[in-house]
Amino acid sequence: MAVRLGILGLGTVGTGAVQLLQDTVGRHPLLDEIEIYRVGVRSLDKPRAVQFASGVVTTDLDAIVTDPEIDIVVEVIGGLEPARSLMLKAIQAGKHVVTANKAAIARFGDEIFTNANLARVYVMLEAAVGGGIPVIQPLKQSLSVNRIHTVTGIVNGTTNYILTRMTQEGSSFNDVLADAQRLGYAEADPTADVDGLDAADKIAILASLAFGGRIKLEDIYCEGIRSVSKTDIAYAEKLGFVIKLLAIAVQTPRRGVSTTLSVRVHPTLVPQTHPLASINNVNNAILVEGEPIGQVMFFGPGAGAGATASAVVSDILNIVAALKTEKLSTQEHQSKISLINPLLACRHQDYCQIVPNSELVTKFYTRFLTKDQPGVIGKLGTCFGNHRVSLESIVQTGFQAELAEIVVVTHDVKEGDFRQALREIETLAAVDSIPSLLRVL
Ligand SMILES: NC(=O)C1=CN([C@@H]2O[C@H](COP(=O)(O)OP(=O)(O)OC[C@H]3O[C@@H](n4cnc5c(N)ncnc54)[C@H](OP(=O)(O)O)[C@@H]3O)[C@@H](O)[C@H]2O)C=CC1
Ligand SMILES: N[C@@H](CC=O)C(=O)O
Ligand code: NA
Repeated sequence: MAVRLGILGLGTVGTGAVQLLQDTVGRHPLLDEIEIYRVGVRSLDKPRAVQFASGVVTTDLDAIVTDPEIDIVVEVIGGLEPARSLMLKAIQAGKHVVTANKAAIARFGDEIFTNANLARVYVMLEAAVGGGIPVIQPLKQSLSVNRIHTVTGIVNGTTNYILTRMTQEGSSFNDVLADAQRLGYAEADPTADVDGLDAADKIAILASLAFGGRIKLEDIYCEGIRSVSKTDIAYAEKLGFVIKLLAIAVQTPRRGVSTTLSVRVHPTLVPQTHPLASINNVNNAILVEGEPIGQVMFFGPGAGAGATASAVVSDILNIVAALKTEKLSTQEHQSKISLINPLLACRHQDYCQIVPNSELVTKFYTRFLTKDQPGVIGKLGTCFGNHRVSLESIVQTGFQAELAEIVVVTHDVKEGDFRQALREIETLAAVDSIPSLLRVL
């Protein structure tokens, strides 16, 4: 008997998943044991790229998640509500869930996974981070014996696409954003992409899997790419860097506290020789560092219909395989399984402790506009020295109107010390403004 799907949503990802499920030749044979039983949408009148038998498509999503004929609910409507309630109803009705919804999982993961574990159903989310790149399952399974200490990722396809085109073509931010929307990379509201919120949701999920505890979104420092200017992209290049929106989760030793993490999202100057520097366009990459494995990097398309569908359907297949194994052992048809496979499930209960950004140790790039007077560079150096900020380089790079442009790159410094130095610098009569401040990897 086929395993029956109720798919919620037939947009970019839903359509990609259906296309894959309707074209199974040359793919895994288990795909032929899956039936698309119901598809839930908002509007029945929209033209669709895929066809179904009559009665399959409906606007009654509640009926799908409670339908006793359905084994697996695939949530690809996105957003917080009704996605959260529909996933919870499906779980309560004993259905397994596959979702691409990082926003809902990052906020309601606690509630969703607790309910799923009680109901003995799986909630699978490979598509939620890195689109088509397998990264969730490797963290749950293949890397789970490692002690992971750092996860650094380019995890938002839209912003990586925008920054790549701004860097390579000097294109304007708004033109490139419109292209990312047209190509189906951006969220329904692209603010989540551009302001780093989507990347924050994703690093919360990755950090939770890598470090074995839940993460509160409000503990994540989050800065998007709106402030990244063509000027800084050009200076970064001259200094041997590229600017990328990085999501970083790193274990930080802290006196008296066993394990603390720094979890943050911000535009970052990445050395041109670093493996993440060459990740361009809609591609994502996640660099995982741990013991004993060392460094592992996952790379591939982070958004788009086909890539994301690959992850969604592979999650469906994992559940189908688990159901089939269970059926073979019990010889009876049931969608509910008696034992949860701990390498497929999410099991975390406790929250990780996150360090405030003031304690973060990192390098900074800062651009100053100052009066063109002798001794300004010396004054900046003195202020930094007063606050224990040691400098890697300080150069006058040119002029903007009457003002001199000075670019500073620090060594590793405590962010709190660096901010204090900037406050002192702002009081200097020779300093006009500080147009940019970016962290350096
Ligand atoms: N696009 C991408 O590349 C990726 C997306 N994701 C995630 O996948 C999910 C889906 O994204 P995407 O496919 O791009 O989104 P789209 O906006 O393209 O599609 C959303 C679909 O859900 C339906 N829908 C939305 N709200 C409701 C509702 N209240 N009731 C019924 N149907 C509803 C829409 O119906 P209708 O068609 O009738 O309007 C549409 O079919 C999101 O969580 C997103 O973050 C994850 C990785 C990559
Ligand atoms: N909007 C997201 C889609 C995938 O998660 C992105 O651009 O990465
Ligand atoms: Na993925």
